[in-house]
Amino acid sequence: MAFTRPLEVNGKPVGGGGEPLVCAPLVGRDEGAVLGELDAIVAKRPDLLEWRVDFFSGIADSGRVVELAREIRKRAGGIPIIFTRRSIREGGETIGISEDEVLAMYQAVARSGAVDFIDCELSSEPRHFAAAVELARETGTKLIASFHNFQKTPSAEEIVATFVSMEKAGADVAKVAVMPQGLEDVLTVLQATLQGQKAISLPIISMSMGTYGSLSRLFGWVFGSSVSFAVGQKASAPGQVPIEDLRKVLEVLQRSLKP
Ligand SMILES: O=C1C[C@@](O)(C(=O)O)C[C@@H](O)[C@@H]1O
Repeated sequence: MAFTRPLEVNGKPVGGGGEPLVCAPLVGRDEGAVLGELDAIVAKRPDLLEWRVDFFSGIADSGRVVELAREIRKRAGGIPIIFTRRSIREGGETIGISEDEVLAMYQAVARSGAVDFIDCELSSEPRHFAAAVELARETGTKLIASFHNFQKTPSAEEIVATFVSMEKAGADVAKVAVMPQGLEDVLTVLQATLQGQKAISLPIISMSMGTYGSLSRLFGWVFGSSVSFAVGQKASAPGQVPIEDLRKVLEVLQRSLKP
């Protein structure tokens, strides 16, 4: 029974079509830290890796970023890679480069062939978002449009409208991560994910963050979220659970949901 839409790389479903896909972030500050994390995480065989380049202290040097992206690719054992710069506006780290320089870095990395997905915030300046769409088409990478709110959870209608805007803007995958202020907000995200699947045809990734939100990371896929971000070595957002714990819960859920 498919609850989620597959993410594809080179026309093939990531993770062999299993669901949900488990994605582990890399958040090291330098090459040694990133590669150390990578080796530990690859051993746990997640379906996807996300390199959060805003944590990398060498971000101002595109050459260093491309070189490290290539090294990650080499050691990732074929696990597809998402390249993400999260802005401070949406909960990322402070970086010393301009938005034009971020775009140039994305272009260099995507053109190097070292990554499969690029993440771009829908709130980016329209010309930057449009350039990311074009870059994805040119390089054959897939564009994940993202939206984050670390303070609160918008209404289900607003979240669905965000998914629709992402599809209209040319994304290949639509992702929303928001903070609950109570358990109702976790339900709002699940509800918006179910509705979102009817409103758009892209794969959706959704999560509620923080302590209550961890519930959505465990069973949000049943409501249509294709990916769960889980801790390989270090979390990149509040509420992520260790891969080992996520897998235990998934095993039980998958068994109980067998027709
Ligand atoms: O967008 C997301 C989702 C996330 O914020 C989470 O809550 O798991 C973690 C980020 O690293 C990733 O880019």
